[in-house]
Parts: sequence; C-alpha cells; structure tokens
Amino acid sequence: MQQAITNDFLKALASLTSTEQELILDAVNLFAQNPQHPGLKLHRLDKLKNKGFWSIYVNKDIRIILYKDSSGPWILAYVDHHDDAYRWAETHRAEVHPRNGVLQIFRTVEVTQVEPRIVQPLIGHHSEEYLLDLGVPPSYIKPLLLVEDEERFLELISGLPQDVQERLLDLAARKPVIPPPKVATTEEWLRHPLARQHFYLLESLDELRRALNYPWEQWMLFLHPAQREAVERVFQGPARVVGPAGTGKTVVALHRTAQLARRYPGTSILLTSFNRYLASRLKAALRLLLGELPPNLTIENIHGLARRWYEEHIGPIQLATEKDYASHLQDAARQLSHEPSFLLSEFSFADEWGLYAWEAYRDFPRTGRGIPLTARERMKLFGVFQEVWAALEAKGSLTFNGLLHRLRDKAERGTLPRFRAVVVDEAQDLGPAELMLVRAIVEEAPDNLFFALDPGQRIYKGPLSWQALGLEVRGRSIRLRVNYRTTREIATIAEKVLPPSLEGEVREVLSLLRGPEPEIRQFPTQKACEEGLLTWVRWLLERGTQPEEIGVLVRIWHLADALENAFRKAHIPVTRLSDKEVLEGGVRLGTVHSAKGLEFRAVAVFGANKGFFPLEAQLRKAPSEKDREEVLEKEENLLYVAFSRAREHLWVGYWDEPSPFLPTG
Ligand SMILES: Nc1ncnc2c1ncn2[C@@H]1O[C@H](COP(=O)(O)OP(=O)(O)OP(=O)(O)O)[C@@H](O)[C@H]1O
Repeated sequence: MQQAITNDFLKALASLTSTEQELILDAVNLFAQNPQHPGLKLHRLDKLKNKGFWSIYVNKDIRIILYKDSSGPWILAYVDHHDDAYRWAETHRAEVHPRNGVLQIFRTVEVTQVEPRIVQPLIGHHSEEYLLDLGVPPSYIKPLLLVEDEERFLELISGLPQDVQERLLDLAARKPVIPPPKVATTEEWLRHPLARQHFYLLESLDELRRALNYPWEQWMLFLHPAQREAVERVFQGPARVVGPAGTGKTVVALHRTAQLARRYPGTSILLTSFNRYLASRLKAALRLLLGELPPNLTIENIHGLARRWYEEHIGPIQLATEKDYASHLQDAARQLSHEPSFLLSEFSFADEWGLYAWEAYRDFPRTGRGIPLTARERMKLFGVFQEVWAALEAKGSLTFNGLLHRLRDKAERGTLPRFRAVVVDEAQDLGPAELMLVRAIVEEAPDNLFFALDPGQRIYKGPLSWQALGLEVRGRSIRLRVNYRTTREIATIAEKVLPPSLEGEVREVLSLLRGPEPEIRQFPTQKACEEGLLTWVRWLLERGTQPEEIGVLVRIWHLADALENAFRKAHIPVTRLSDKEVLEGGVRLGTVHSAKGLEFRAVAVFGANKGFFPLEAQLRKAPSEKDREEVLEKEENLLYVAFSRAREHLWVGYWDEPSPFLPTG
C-alpha cells in the first residue's frame, strides 16, 4: 500500500529516542501491511474541526497522526507523545489549495492573533487574488494583509509550507514573485515538484531508517525544487550550482553523484573536493544516503587522487615544498632587483598554470598580476624558473602543481583512465592546475562535469576565469538561496562580513529559521577570552547541548593548543577536528580550514582579532597591492566560513584589537 511521509513527520520522528523510533518504524511497517490491524487501533479524529486526520497507536505513550482524503495515499503527517500528537492535530489542518491543486498541511491561523491596528501593513497593498495565486491558504489571506510588523509577519508565516513562506518573504522584501504552476490532476500532485518538497512517497522503511542515522536527516528525502533541478537535470556541458553557505550545495553534490551512478551504471564516477577533511565527510554521507557505496564510485580529495594516480601510473615521487626552492628564488630576486616575495609569487603563478615552455609563459596574459613586466624581464624570470624546475627534477622531485600538470599531460595523451562524470564540491577552492586536471580526466559527454561552489568561501586560491579554462557554464548554472542551516540572525551577520556582490554575483539568502542574536564579545586578554568561552560552553552544556554539537574555531592551530589545555583543566571533553570519518566525543576544536563543509549547533570563533583575521603572516607575504587585496579577500572569506558553520548559536570573542572584518552595527 502506498504511503507518503511529510517533512514534519520526519523531523518529529528524529527528535524521539532511538527505542521510540524503532517502535514507530514497526508500527509503520505493520500499517503498510494491514492498516486495519487491531493492534494499531486506527481511528479518525472525529472531534477535530479539521477533517481528514487519523491516529494510530504505537504504544501507551506514542501516537502517529495520519492524513487521508478520498483518493490519495495515506500520509504520515506527525508523530509524538500522546498529548503533543493530539495537540498537533488540533492546531493543524490539511487542505488542497484552491488555485494550484497541491495538498498543504499547515498550522491553523488563530484569528485572535491579528488585531486590525493598521499603520502600514507589510504586504497589504497586494490583492487577495494575487496571494491566492501564490499558494497562500485562504484562511491566511486576511491576517497576512493586516500584519504590519516584521516579527509578527515572520511568526505568522512560520506555520505555512516552506514554498509559501519563501514567496511571502520575497514579497515582503518587495521582490517580484511568480505564482507557482497549477497541478493538472489530483493523481499527479504527489509527483509534482511543489509537493515533493513537503511529501515523500515511501518505497521502503530502509530509506527512513538511513535518514534517521544522519543528523539533520531532512536533506536525504526532501529537496527544494531548485536543488532537485540541479540533481536531476541532464546537462549538455559543464554545469554548476552556486549559493551562499548552508543552502544545500553539498546535499546537491551528494544526490547528484548518487543519481549519476544510477544513470550511468557500469561507468566510473568521481566525487571530489579540494579539502581532504571534506572528502572524508562526503564519503560518510554518501554511504548513508546509498546504504553502501557502489564499486563504480570514487570519493577522494583531488590532491589525494592525483598523488595516488601519479604513483600508480607514472612512478614514485618526492614532492617539493616552497622551502626546497625559496632560497634559489630569493638569490635570483636580489640579482634581478625584484622583491623576493614577488619572485615566489610569480613562480607559483607560472607553476599553477603549467607555463613550463617559454612560449607559453611569454604569451600568457598576466592581467591582474599587480606588477607589470617587460618582455626582457619575463625572459629573465623564466630563465630562473627553469633553473628551479631543473634542479628539482635532478633531485627526483616535483612541485604539487608540477605533478598535477604531468598527470594532466598524460590524461590528454589518452594514457590515463577517464571518469564518465566528475562532481566537485567546494569547487571555488580549485586552482587552475586542479581544474585543468579534472577536465582532462573526464569523458567528453553530457553530464560530465558538475561543480558546487560559493565564491564567498574561496579560502585557498585566487579568483580565476573559468571560461579561460574552457569551462563555460552559461545557461547551466543553478542558484540556491534558501539557507537550511543557519538562523536568520546568524545568516544576516555572516553575510555582512562579505561584500553584497562577489565576482559579479549578487548574494541572496533566505533563512526560515529563527534564533538568538549572535554575541560578539571583547576581552582584555587572551586568558579572559578563554574564560569567557568556557563560561559560554558550560552554559550551553547545562542547557542540554551535547559537547559534539559545539564547534570552537580558531585561525591557527597554535591557538587551539592553549584552548585544549583550558578545556581539559575545566573537565570539558574536547576533540580536535581531523579527516577521520568518525571522531571521539567532546567539544569540536579546530581551525576554520578544518571545519570546511561542517556545521555545529553552536559555534565559537575564538580570537577574532585584528592579527588573526587577516593573519599578519599571510599579509606580509603579499608582494603587491593586488596580492594584498587577494589575501584580504581570502581572510575575509575565512571569517565568513567560520560564522556560517553555526546553526543556532554564534559566539565571537577577541582581545586586543577586533578584526576589521567584524560587522559593526
Ligand atoms: N532540502 C533540504 N531539506 C532539509 N535540510 C536541508 C536541505 N538541504 C540542505 N539541508 C541541510 O542544510 C544544511 C546545509 O547543507 P549543505 O552542507 O549541503 O550546504 P552547503 O551549501 O554545502 O553549505 P556550505 O557551503 O556552508 O558548506 C545541512 O544540515 C543539510 O542537511
């Protein structure tokens, strides 16, 4: 028998204990086989004004609330302890929307909540007809047209289906809003994108079980229509999904990978990222999404894969770091009357772009490099770079960029295996060498390349033109803007760290969650800041927050050492973030880099000082004003990444001078 669940049901189920969840799943199973089973005591909640709700018995304490109309499937709408479950049924109603034909389950609006004391209603200038077209339930129209303050408006709409909330928020922000399409037939509605955001047709209980194993389980079953498009569309060339932090880009990358593995069985698919911490998390999440990982799927950070492939297909290699060649470049800089930092930066530039032949370096545009060079200077510099490459080669070593380009060369000559499709998460962190490699190791075919990215989170590499790399995504770019992670209060302050438009893209974010205002605290000393942090952590723990739900983020590991001791002295368990798939219990402590792609119920940024954001050592390395700007932008992005890891609580502490990136006012 066909059953659907709502996202409210899944959320409610996830908030119960695992023993209760098991009992509920047993009852759902029994119900699927025989709804009339006497043990379930299925009965209609006749006393309710709102018709259509039913209840089944799980045990003495727990009830499942269902909804059924004359033709549709049974819908598991809610589950809770007895009184709460019935209270939910009393305060909700289910209705097919008169305009778009989709079933909506929403909180009943209490007419007494709205006193007509009109000064200037927030959206009062719109017509009732238009609000109906937007999918607003008829009972909400009058209260909405009267409401005048934002708080009250947000409270009122919080009981509505998410798609309606999104449209109303846009309306309040005076944006043009297009009414959703109408569903053609009643049979069709459950498969309609509008409904699939709220209802999920259960195929097996296993899906539900798996979803419950992953924190914030909703993403496994319910996708936003924009996310669904990014997951399901067949793209005729490279494609991407963009959106601010918390809008579900990783969720899209995971679902799309699973989808591609199904769409192209027997071929190999790669899911990759720049950051190795993130890659191991992607693996764990995909394992949960799919139950087990299909053999045709590789999930590995791009450098890990490149190094492994190099050793397998070319041979053993010793990697050179800047220390191995810096002195050579510094000596040459003195002779050529350049700043040593400039030579290091120019060498990295040539190495990143794979400009190993004189003609390639000579002809390559240096636009935006800050320091202009004459043809003669270029030739001299190239001579020095060649010496470095040759010296490394003689020692049997290679820079990482060199390794990436050699591998790419081999791939372009057709002597490396190719993936049918590659999905890259956090693609803003890939530089030219990584992107060129990714392009070379994937087949030329539809659906071959998919990138998930946020320019505001670029923390490793400088900005670059994708078109120059042959990665044209025009017409194949999907934008996400509903923030599923962060409260409105935190998302607002996080966005203030960044300019409103980045790399020509307007940043837009819509958060439907509410919570306390973030705290930005100044302390006289580092020690006092430490004390302040411990007090806040204790406060969270006393209120029932689990230690693992708290993330303490610092700019450099060195700061974590002192903090770790302070936590231990205070007898608060603490664990460092690492690339392990499973971490031990305790408050999570790490650098912002190690928290990439992660999220915590509560986040503390410890040391939001002027000297850490931006990190002075990074600024000192910048040879030109242009490089300095680039460093500043990356450092600003880092603070944004830190803030946007928080779901409900954000605490920011600093001593000495505050970071210039901290939002004021
Ligand atoms: N459709 C959805 N329904 C419910 N929750 C969702 C949905 N999509 C994403 N989420 C939740 O939102 C949070 C953020 O998702 P995700 O990590 O994919 O965002 P992101 O855009 O990759 O963020 P970041 O760029 O900050 O890493 C996660 O907790 C995820 O479970």
